[in-house]
Amino acid sequence: MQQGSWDKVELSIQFHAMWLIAVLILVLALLIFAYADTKKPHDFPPGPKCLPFIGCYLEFKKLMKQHKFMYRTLNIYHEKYGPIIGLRLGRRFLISVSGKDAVQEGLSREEFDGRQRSFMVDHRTMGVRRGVIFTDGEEWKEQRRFALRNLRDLGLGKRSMESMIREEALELVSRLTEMGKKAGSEGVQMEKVYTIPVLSSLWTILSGQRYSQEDEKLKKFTGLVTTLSRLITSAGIETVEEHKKTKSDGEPRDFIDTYLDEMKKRDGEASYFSGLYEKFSFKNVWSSEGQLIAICDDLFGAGTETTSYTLAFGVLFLLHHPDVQAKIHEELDRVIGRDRFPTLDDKPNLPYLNAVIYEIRRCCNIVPMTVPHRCVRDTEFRGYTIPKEASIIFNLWSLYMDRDYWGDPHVFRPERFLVPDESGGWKLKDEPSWLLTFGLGQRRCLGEPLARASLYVFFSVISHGLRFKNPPGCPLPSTEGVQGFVAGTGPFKAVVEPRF
Ligand code: HEM
Repeated sequence: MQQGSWDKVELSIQFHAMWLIAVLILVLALLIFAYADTKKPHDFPPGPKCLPFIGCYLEFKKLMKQHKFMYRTLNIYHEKYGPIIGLRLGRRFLISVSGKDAVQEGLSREEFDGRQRSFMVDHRTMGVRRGVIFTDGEEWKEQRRFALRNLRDLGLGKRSMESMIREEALELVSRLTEMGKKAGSEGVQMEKVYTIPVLSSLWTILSGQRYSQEDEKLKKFTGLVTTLSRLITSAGIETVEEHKKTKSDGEPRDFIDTYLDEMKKRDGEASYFSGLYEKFSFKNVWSSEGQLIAICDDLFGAGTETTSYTLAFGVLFLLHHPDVQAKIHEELDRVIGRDRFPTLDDKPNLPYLNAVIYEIRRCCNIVPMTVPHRCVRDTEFRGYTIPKEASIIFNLWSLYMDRDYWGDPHVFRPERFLVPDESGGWKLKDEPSWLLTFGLGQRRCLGEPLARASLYVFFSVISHGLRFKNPPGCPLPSTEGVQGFVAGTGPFKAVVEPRF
């Protein structure tokens, strides 16, 4: 072979060797990176092994498919690794906290009060973070304080609120009586019957207007809320517009007026633009109606399904436990009689009914875990390091189902909340801190007073007026929730009879 040809061969070998070395270096770098990617941060809570790049995503997905609910899936890990576990899902860290002490401590830590950003949630407010559930930092603190203070001033947690809820409960008794008559032994479809009345009472508090439960506008809005169309709803925009036309400055009639007054105080009329985007733009929190509508949206979203599904679960448990229903009726007849409906003043005299509400809250498990929190800075927690930006879920279900505390957590037994009193009757125990249905700390439920009043007023009025039975020949409906924004009941029917 000639010298030139040899040179070419040599060059080609050198070229291929260089490529080979580059590929080998790349593969080696990838292997080192992949190996390093299986490591967790120092003092990270225990949890399943990480695969490179995807963490434990595949295993988690498989377990979720098997156990259906996230809290159950996490519980599998808790049984294996203890009360604080750390998972890496893709590039993200997820911490789950279970057990009373750890949950209470975690919920009280200010470092865990953040929220993760979510494209879906931001989308409803045109890509900007607004509202109260999914915001954090100073803006969240200010908006939360404002909402709490003004809702309180407008009646949240006060007597006036009772009459609003009571009106809804009484209308529901009439509607259910009619529906029960029509349906006969076939039974009334129950899982959604509380949604409109609960939404209606919230609507009255926020907007000052009351619609009949048959009103088409209310039904349309209920549809939007229950399908979780978390967009700026046309109903919300319309209502804000109506308020702007009819309000007198400094004389708020409801939450929307109060908010509009505050906006004016902070930012003048500058935001009252004509185009939709500008009108609901989110440059400055107080300079547009966008934040107001996002808060209302949050209150409807967080307040409607939680309360109405707890009440629907109440009916479901009564179908399973006719003896409990009979005891409620006995107490109501003895304490209230049949000439009037119970009121908030009667609450201390109805220990059994209150114990049943506690037990419904414990067993229905509609909010088994808090909304994910976000760790705002690297934090030392119970011997572990929780990295900044990790999501943290507090497993409330672990408290409701603690065998050591409750003894028989899977049994529906309201008597666990009662103690004998001096006169041979029953007295309600103080609400145990194990029943953390409304969360704790700075992120605690903002609507708790309304939720508590709604549960009591609806449950006592409905139980006073009506009796529920399982339709003859039908299997009892499952008490297991159906996964959604909150874990509601599945579809079920009940025969509804007026008691007198
Ligand atoms: C039975 C009914 C209810 C239950 C079980 C419930 C439960 C909860 C829980 C556990 C949290 C805390 C979440 C966390 O730590 O991330 C929460 C937050 C919240 N709840 Fe409720 N809730 C109920 C009713 C309501 C009602 C009626 C309203 C509105 C009027 C409401 C509005 C909110 C809001 C706005 C938050 C977010 C607070 C924040 O992030 O600062 N809830 N709720």
